[in-house]
Amino acid sequence: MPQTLTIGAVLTAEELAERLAETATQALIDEARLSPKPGLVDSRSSGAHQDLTLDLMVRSARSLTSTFYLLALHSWQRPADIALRQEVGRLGRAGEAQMMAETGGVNTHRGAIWAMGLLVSAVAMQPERLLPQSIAQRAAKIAALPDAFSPKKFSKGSHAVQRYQVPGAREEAQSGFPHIIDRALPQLHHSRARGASESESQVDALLAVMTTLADTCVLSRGGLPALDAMHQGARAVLQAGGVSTMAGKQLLRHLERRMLADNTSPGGAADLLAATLFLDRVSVV
Ligand SMILES: CC(C)(COP(=O)(O)OP(=O)(O)OC[C@H]1O[C@@H](n2cnc3c(N)ncnc32)[C@H](O)[C@@H]1O)[C@@H](O)C(=O)NCCC(=O)NCCS
Ligand SMILES: Nc1ncnc2c1ncn2[C@@H]1O[C@H](COP(=O)(O)OP(=O)(O)OP(=O)(O)O)[C@@H](O)[C@H]1O
Repeated sequence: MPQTLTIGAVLTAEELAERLAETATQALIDEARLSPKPGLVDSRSSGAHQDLTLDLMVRSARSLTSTFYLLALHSWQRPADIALRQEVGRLGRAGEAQMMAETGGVNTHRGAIWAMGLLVSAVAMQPERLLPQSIAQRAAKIAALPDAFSPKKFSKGSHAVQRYQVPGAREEAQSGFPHIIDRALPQLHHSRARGASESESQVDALLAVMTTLADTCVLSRGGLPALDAMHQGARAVLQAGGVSTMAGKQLLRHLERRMLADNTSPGGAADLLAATLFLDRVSVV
């Protein structure tokens, strides 16, 4: 079973921040190593990516520990207001710059900093209220507030959101991470309960996100046909009983071939899986 972090009332702000930063970093590393993931970097290969490797993903994740630490420390027992939104935005952008310095300018974890950063902050705001749904709701409140210092620069994600009129990373957070709360976490628990191994359960959770997410990484590279293929392929695996079954394994290979042929990778779904592992480990249910 995965390690669970139980946060008692006795932790100082620094102790909590340290534990949250370690848990968030480990969740990113576990996501990167988890195999087999279609199109994504995993322990087998770089998937559909030319500029990413597992080693780079792991180094990038480790470079973010100090960012998560500061996010937790500065969010400790604070309400969701504009001052906190601006602080979180400043720390998130500094973390992104640190990540880019570590990777030589390659985007390894931009989406992950956004989702995980908000959730780390949300835990520290009220460390005694740790149900996944209440953490996600607090994160949503911060995400919905305006950040006057946010640079209005072009990104592939925002371009896809406008072109295809879909919700992207920003909207997923603002609506309380429905793909984590309603899809990934229930699937993770369901697959474990059915006797799937821990890594099979995590792949099933990734697939649950992939059944409906408007992943702007997939849209940017492959458009609507590639996104449809991902949704249908992920559904087929889960309908067959998930990746612990022979039929599920075969359908996953089929989905992987299709995504590699389309040159697509579900980077948004991967970010949400890492955030799911984080919530699973910090929550006291
Ligand atoms: C909101 C973010 C993700 C920017 O989004 P944008 O629409 O500009 O797209 P961008 O291409 O930069 O990033 C999108 C990333 O999100 C992930 N993603 C893609 N689709 C989705 C989706 N539907 N749901 C969730 N995540 C997704 C992918 O990994 C992708 O790489 C974020 O980078 C941002 O605004 N950061 C500013 C710093 C900040 O405020 N930080 C606070 C929290 S620490
Ligand atoms: N295991 C993983 N493999 C690949 N991407 C991942 C993984 N985990 C998370 N991601 C997310 O996917 C995003 C990278 O996607 P992508 O490579 O499509 O972005 P890009 O560099 O902006 O675009 P492109 O590579 O199409 O030029 C990152 O923001 C990261 O958060």
